[in-house]
Amino acid sequence: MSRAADRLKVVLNHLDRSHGAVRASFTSAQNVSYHHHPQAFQYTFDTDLLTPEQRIAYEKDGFILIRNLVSDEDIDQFRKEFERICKREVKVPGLLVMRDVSIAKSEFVEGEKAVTKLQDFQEDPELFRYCTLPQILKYVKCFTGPNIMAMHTMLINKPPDTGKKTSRHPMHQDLHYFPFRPADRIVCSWTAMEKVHRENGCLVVLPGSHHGTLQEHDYPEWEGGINKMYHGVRNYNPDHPRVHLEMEKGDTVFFHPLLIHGSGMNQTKGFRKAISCHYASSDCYYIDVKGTTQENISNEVKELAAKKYGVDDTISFQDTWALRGRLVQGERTSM
Ligand SMILES: CCCCCCCCCC(=O)SCCNC(=O)CCNC(=O)[C@H](O)C(C)(C)COP(=O)(O)OP(=O)(O)OC[C@H]1O[C@@H](n2cnc3c(N)ncnc32)[C@H](O)[C@@H]1OP(=O)(O)O
Ligand SMILES: Nc1ncnc2c1ncn2[C@@H]1O[C@H](COP(=O)(O)OP(=O)(O)OP(=O)(O)O)[C@@H](O)[C@H]1O
Ligand SMILES: O=C(O)CCC(=O)C(=O)O
Ligand SMILES: [Fe+2]
Ligand SMILES: [Mg+2]
Repeated sequence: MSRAADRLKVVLNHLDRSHGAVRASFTSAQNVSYHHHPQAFQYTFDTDLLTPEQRIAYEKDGFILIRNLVSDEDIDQFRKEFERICKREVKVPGLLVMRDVSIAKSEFVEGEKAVTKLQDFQEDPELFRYCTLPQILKYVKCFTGPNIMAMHTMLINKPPDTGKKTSRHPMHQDLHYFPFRPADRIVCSWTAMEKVHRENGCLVVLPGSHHGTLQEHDYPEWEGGINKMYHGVRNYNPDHPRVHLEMEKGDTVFFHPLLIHGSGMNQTKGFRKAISCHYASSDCYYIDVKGTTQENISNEVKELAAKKYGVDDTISFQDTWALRGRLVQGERTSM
């Protein structure tokens, strides 16, 4: 804890000094790309990677799917590391292992079959390699710009549904969880570790929903139960056009943190695996979520941090992010 506390002090001092400057000097994607494309782009930078069509698609839809971006070899290595973690052959500092709520109380489920999700694997060199893959960062840079932080990491092992529909992930906006801005300089990369389709609960997205604002989130009223912290947008409208993102192993989707998305039930016998990372420009700044719609999740996270890691009130919701974030490219300017 003392090393973490030291690191925190450095971060906080730095934040005090740089906040105003960062806010003032933020360049919009539009300004940077203006000379190349007279069309105004709000969400992407021109790095010679995205085609104009891809940029327009992200503006319009809030996501782009890149086929075959991560190799089978890499994914097989991530899967092996996941197995080692589940068998407790390696211990990873700071790692959060979540079990599905419907099997959490069962004594008989062991190893990989007990794990729904790993979070915060930034201290596992093998899994964290995913967040540093050059072919991923090349895309990330189009959304964040050159200074890139890996802010949140997950390996999702969506279990076969036990019949209570708890394997669903309600429709949500990831920004609900993040006390930093601006939203347009944050992006999620989500890579299928095997074929994902409707039957095993692929991602479901509401195209264009990133144009809206951050909505109120809460636990949906689902009879069979709901996993801890799986908040969904309140007043979810099931009539909004949805797209099911069916993907092959290695396919990767990049999406905006305001994009409303979730995933359906896993109706197969297999555990549906995906690995993901949320990136943000290190030029982003932390915000105070007190009095906002994010207050409910920040209280839950603080409670969890208190229980699990014994951190006290002096560590804020923002601090928990500064401690977990890792620079993966460029300079750590603010975050
Ligand atoms: C920090 C979040 C950042 C996310 C940003 C990106 C967007 C991500 C969107 C998300 O995915 S948000 C959802 C992420 N979910 C979490 O972060 C949940 C984190 N996991 C946990 O907090 C722990 O796994 C949990 C506290 C729920 C349980 O851990 P324990 O190691 O204490 O489990 P244990 O088996 O000892 O069970 C303790 C109690 O928790 C209950 N429990 C266990 N797993 C559960 C579960 N999955 N859901 C609900 N309750 C659960 C369990 O039944 C038991 O209840 P009782 O006290 O009544 O006996
Ligand atoms: N009331 C709700 N609030 C928030 N999200 C919801 C709600 N009801 C369903 N969802 C989410 O909507 C998405 C689609 O749900 P659905 O049950 O239709 O699953 P599906 O697998 O996509 O559909 P299908 O069974 O038709 O293939 C999932 O992410 C699910 O968690
Ligand atoms: O893999 C999934 O089911 C989606 C998970 C998700 O959207 C999240 O954890 O934020
Ligand atoms: Fe999400
Ligand atoms: Mg359904």
